Amino acid sequence: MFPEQKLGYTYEEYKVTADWLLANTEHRPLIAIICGSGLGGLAEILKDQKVFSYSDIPNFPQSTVHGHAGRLVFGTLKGKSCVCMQGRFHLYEGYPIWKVTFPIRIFRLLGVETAIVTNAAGGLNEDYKVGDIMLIKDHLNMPGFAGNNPLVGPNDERFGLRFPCMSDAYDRDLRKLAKTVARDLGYSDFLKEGVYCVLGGPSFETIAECNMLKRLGADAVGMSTVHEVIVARHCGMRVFGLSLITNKAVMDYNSESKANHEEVLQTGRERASQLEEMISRLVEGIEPNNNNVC
Ligand SMILES: O=P(O)(O)O[C@@H]1C[C@H](O)[C@@H](CO)O1
Ligand code: HPA
Repeated sequence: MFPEQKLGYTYEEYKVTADWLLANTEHRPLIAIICGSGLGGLAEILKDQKVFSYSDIPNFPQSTVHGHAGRLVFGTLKGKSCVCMQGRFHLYEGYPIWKVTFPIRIFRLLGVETAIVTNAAGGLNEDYKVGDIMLIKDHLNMPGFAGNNPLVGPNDERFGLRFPCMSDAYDRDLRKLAKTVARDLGYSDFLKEGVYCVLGGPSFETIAECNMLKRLGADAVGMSTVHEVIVARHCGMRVFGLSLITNKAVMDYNSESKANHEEVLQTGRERASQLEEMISRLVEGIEPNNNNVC
């Protein structure tokens, strides 16, 4: 049915990596945090760190994008064992989608129950400002419409179902908790909730594309996250996602603005401390996942 072309890692290949990590650290994380572009500083808040370069971990892909350090950081946050990806993988780096999402299944095999995914994104919603934090309530998977979904290929039931549900991808209770945390921290003014749309990148969107995405119901546009979320939900993890609105998508032919990666990284630096505080408090409030299906 799926001749020749390699469509993913085998269960045994995932196990090699997971077993190597289990043998090389005493941390047993229940929470994984994936840092978006320019948001790698989030990893620095972990205590009692054990750090691995991606290049030292068997089978791990390498980070190639500025703002993605390529380190896996284990540690504790508010007393909870966590693992943090300082650098994620994107389709535009040339990786097949099953490499982009490889770390998620590794985290599952390590015992992770909750994935916190973060990204930098362009704001399509006219109410959004640069520096806003958008809780992701849903997504539009554009590469998925064209058949590029990380679950394509033979399904391994040890990870999850052939046809996983995605209507509840972004955990409602965690979003509620995040809103409470943001209110307590005085962040409500720049907290939003919306729909994230993933594109393949690496070129930023045209004006016509931005207008189309907005009409389709997207509030923010980026080049990541959704693939990871699909794999995390497939294997029964709870998911919390947030986008930092690092730039406003250009929607108007009279605009002189041009999207660029430097602005994306700069906005990340400017919001770093608030994001760190918010994630810390969120992690503090996360209860063990009782709905674990994997
Ligand atoms: O990894 P994320 O989605 O945060 O990175 C975004 C999308 C591109 O990789 C890059 C564009 O500036 O930032
Ligand atoms: N478009 C796509 N990806 C992005 C953007 C954007 O405007 N900003 C940060 N990542």
